[in-house]
Amino acid sequence: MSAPHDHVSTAVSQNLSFEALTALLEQIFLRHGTSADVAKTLALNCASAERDGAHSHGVFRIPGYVSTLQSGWVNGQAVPVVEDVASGFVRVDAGNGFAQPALAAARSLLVEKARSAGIAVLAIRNSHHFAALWPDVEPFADEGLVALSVVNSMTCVVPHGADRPLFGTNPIAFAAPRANGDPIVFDLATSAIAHGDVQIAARKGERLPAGMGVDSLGQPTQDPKAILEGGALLPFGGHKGSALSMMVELLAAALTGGNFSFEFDWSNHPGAKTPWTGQLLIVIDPSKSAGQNFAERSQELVRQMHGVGLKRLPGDRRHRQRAKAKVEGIALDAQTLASLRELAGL
Ligand SMILES: NC(=O)C1=CN([C@@H]2O[C@H](COP(=O)(O)OP(=O)(O)OC[C@H]3O[C@@H](n4cnc5c(N)ncnc54)[C@H](OP(=O)(O)O)[C@@H]3O)[C@@H](O)[C@H]2O)C=CC1
Ligand SMILES: O=C(O)C1=NCCCC1
Repeated sequence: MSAPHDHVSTAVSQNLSFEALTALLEQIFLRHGTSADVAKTLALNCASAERDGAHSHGVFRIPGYVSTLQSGWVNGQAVPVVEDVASGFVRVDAGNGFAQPALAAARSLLVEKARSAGIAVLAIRNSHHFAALWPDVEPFADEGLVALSVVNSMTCVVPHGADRPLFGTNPIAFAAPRANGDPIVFDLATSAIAHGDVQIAARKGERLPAGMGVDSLGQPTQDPKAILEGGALLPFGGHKGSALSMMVELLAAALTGGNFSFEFDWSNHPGAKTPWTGQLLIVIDPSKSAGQNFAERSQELVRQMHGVGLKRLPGDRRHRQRAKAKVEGIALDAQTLASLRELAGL
């Protein structure tokens, strides 16, 4: 059976409402052994990514989730254990489950602490993150809070100045409230390109822009297959992205008690796809700061950015896609939809 989005041509597509796609994905997760709570959380996350046009972490990931669950690499029934360790610090042992249910379990305590102390940290360990990171931070900004999150992944990025991969693609996501507008959100891999986008390019037979990765001999290549088959990715921005990636390893793994990207061994679980690492979230209540209204200040910054000619803010593309999906539904080609239905047992 082919994977969702594992197609080159865009055959006839069908539009699904967000609710219908979420329900279909929930059924897939349930059928492959997750608890009802986990299925709901992951389905919402994955459908949100597809709706917002974040294709590298939308339904494209479903076969990876399924093979991971089937291999026994991740516990789809895990019940996260939340530990209230200090006035501004919450720890969660995800129990070898997915990171998003662990975040959901700790969320209300985290917000309560951020509102009372002004800042709170959530350290998730023993967890698997296979998704886009912006869904983890954006809801905090919707509640007037500032949020920053990092997660590490699997070894596939050569640190700047090194000759072999060590870091993961290690994304950083940030969200801040804004008066009279969508929150300011960015979410970026610290590699020159996300691993998911390399896989998608390889399937489509497309070449990558220069500077994304190297082949198995360490030579620059624009061939995504050469990167995937023994090659590696490069950090974005040379030593700067490399330093940020190192920071993500420290915050998401060393600080949480999770695995570094290079530390886990999934060789006993053929089919396992999800990195078994850690995630850190920092939430700040801006009402505790210097007295000026933070959301108004954000809006002023955006106004000035537009004033100097900026047309696109990070997040604008997603919000445009979201608005379009609300009217038209989420377009899935026939082959993708058929494979999702098959995975759901329909
Ligand atoms: N779970 C994991 O371990 C990992 C997950 N990922 C995920 O992969 C996804 C893709 O990452 P990546 O490829 O780096 O993301 P992109 O390079 O596509 O985008 C990075 C950010 O920059 C914004 N942006 C892009 N182009 C412009 C532009 N021209 N002007 C202004 N803003 C712009 C995007 O906004 P917009 O979204 O609106 O385009 C986004 O916020 C992320 O969601 C990330 O979390 C990556 C690595 C590992
Ligand atoms: O696209 C990426 O890079 C990753 N996404 C999900 C987790 C592994 C890395």
